[in-house]
Amino acid sequence: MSDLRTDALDYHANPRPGKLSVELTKPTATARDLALAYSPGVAEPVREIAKDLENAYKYTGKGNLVAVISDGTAILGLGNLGPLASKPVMEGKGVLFKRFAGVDVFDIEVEAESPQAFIDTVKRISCTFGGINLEDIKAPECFEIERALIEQCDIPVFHDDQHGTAIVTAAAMINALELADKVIEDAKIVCLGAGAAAIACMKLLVSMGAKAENIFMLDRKGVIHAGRDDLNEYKAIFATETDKRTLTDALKGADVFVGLSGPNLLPPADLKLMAEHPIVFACSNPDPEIDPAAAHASRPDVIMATGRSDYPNQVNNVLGFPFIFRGALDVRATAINEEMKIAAVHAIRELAKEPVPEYISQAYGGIKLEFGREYIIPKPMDVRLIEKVPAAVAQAAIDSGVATLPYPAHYPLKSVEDCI
Ligand SMILES: O=C([O-])CC(=O)C(=O)O
Ligand SMILES: [Mg+2]
Repeated sequence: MSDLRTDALDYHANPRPGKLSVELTKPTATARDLALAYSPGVAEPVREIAKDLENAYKYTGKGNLVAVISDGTAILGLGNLGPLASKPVMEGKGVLFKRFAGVDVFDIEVEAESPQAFIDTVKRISCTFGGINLEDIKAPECFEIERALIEQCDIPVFHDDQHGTAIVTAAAMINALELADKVIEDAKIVCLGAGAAAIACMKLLVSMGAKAENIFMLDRKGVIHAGRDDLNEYKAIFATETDKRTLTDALKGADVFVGLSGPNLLPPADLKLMAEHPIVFACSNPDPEIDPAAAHASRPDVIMATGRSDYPNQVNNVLGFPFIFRGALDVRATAINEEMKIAAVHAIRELAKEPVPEYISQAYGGIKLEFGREYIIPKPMDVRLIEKVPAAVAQAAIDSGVATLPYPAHYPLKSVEDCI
């Protein structure tokens, strides 16, 4: 572990600080080039945009530019560490957007004294961008922030920790349930955590068939049940009539554990209480609710996933947000709606069942990858994600009426180089 710490700090510091930079896309070698790029030539697109704001998509980088914005109040599973401390994560999201889907990113860390101040800040800069990815903002404030910005902005606004995580979790969950020979309608689900990701994941699972009365959600005080009077409106949706109070109570006979909370909160001994072929998604980042080795030791029949790239079954929103925005930007969607999210779930889920090309196995140390307990969800390195997910999202945007451009002529994308 200390190796990882040193390597990670060295990676971020050297040879130059940070992980990405701005690049030029036009020639700048001659005086003529500069006269076009800047004064006096730059006045021409200025006039065109002033006449018709849509021209910003034609003459600037707006259409391929996403703002990754945080206030640092819920950085990964690390907590409220302030906006500047969130910058490595936001730059990291920029790396993933660019690397996997060719999307340019400005990361923006906001010092906001209130949700309203944050909303106002984002609203005022939103015209710069083709889309807004909200990141690592704590619940419950994130719900109000997202709602207000969706209402006030005419570009897609997407809270990644809610919807990106929910989409990828749902895709992996449907496949895991299938492998465990269970159906979502009957699954007893324990969700440890009641923050942004947890609430969004459970809502999406319900919209895909899970029964709200089969879901036991826990916050720091234990099971969220109908007798509690300390619940905000977002948690209250999941209050069940039950006498279960603790994680141990909830896990008895449960089919599924979803952890979106913090490190090492699931005791290995408690896994023994779960039903046959338990599904355990320990998705707290960077450290899961249970160490996978400990989980397997406690339950050899477990189907296990984490949020990390160094274990099998990485249930992480990296499989979602780059490709979802790619599709949304390419049809200039005005929103990322439920139809687009569900299209993404199915595109990701179905890809896991396709034979895995050799280069992906190679990128993961030569292990054989085949749909099964150790491979329920595609790997981020899989270039077929850029073929399947943006296409499904773009089509769903068109079908649901939020696209303002037709289906892209250059689709399906075969690689990140195909992005225009
Ligand atoms: O960054 C990640 O790996 C996933 C994520 O959004 C989070 O944990 O907040
Ligand atoms: Mg996040």
